[in-house]
Amino acid sequence: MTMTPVILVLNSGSSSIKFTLFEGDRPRLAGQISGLGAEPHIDLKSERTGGRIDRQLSAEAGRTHRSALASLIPILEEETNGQKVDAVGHRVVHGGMQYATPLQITDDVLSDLKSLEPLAPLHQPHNLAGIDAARSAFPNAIQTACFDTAFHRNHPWVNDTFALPQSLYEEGVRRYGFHGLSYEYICSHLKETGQDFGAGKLVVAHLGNGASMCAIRDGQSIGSTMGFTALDGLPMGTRCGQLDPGVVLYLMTTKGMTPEEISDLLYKQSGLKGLSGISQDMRTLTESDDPGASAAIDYFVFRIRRELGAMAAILKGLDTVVFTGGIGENAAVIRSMVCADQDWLGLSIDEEKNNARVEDITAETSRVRVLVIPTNEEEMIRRHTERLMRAEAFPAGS
Ligand SMILES: Nc1ncnc2c1ncn2[C@@H]1O[C@H](COP(=O)(O)OP(=O)(O)O)[C@@H](O)[C@H]1O
Ligand SMILES: CC(=O)OP(=O)(O)O
Ligand SMILES: [Mg+2]
Repeated sequence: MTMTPVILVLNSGSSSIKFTLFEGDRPRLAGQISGLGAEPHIDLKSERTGGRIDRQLSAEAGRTHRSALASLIPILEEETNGQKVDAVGHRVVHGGMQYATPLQITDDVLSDLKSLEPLAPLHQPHNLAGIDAARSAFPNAIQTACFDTAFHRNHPWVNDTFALPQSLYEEGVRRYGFHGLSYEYICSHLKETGQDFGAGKLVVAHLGNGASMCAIRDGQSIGSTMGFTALDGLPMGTRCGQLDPGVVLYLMTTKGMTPEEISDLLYKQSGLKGLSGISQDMRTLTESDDPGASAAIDYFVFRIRRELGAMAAILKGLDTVVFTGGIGENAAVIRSMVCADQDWLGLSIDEEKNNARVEDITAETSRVRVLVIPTNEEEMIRRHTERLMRAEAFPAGS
């Protein structure tokens, strides 16, 4: 293993591919391709050229994750200028029952992960397309998978199960929870900045295009809003969030909808997009005075407040609330609505700080700390990948 490894991190999301090329722990090039399948756009910052690229991607290149990756590879090759990429670290949303720690990808691992595609249709196929593309482009690099589900795998059983016959639990029908790399990053940030109060009772709200919340005690996930798939819990850009399963039965039996139609409805036509009838994008909604936009925002905030109360109850108290993800980090108005009239919980924020892009937005009178922390899933994947590279170069006992 070289002293300063070059690690490429790929985070293929539902409508975007985020990427960072690290030399050691230094990000040399970072960016994202967003709006895939709609209005594809690439935005990246390179240390080498000191420049920023911010442009539309051709419709053809931006049609699928695979074509977008194909157009990204030459940019990455130019950046590395012949220098070897030692490893490529991938975010993989679903690890299922089998995978609870980051690992090196083999053909067997890939085929296991492929079998989980139906459980994360907006993510897993794109994660695996990223792995395929990176294996062809960087055939000599170690490829690693880091799982969104891993952080939650020590959930107490009561948060892991549904009230279904136990045989289904044994088969893997469980509440896995997602956004684990983000939660892990937030916990490590709190620790590194000396804000970890040891026996902390922490709720993290990861509010992005995908959104979930996690109750964390002593650094361990003890409850999450997402379940078997990344559909459950909070409403999202286009996903419905928590839903009475009776609705699905109604759609099948009374409306005669097919599984594909129901899947399209729940994953792609619901959430903020379905409720507002305008957009899945929270920025658009906060800037709109259409009643559909405020209805979608009201429901989003209502669900977050409800989960916050539930999580405080299972934590038996609350010390810290962290907002993260694209909405959590940027939408002061949403934070303000979530935190309004929460004095009963001992929580209130300072509106001036809330609008000032600072980390700590706690009001002076508040017992519970409220923080805004930009997440960094890519950095977490880098750390895991570097650890795996070291383990390969220096196996235990060697
Ligand atoms: N200033 C802002 N105000 C409101 N929402 C914002 C703002 N900036 C970004 N967002 C929202 O963040 C969301 C994307 O978050 P992100 O965490 O990047 O998503 P992903 O789940 O794709 O990783 C979008 O809904 C976007 O509108
Ligand atoms: C799991 C999930 O919802 O991921 P994302 O936020 O990237 O859509
Ligand atoms: Mg995300």
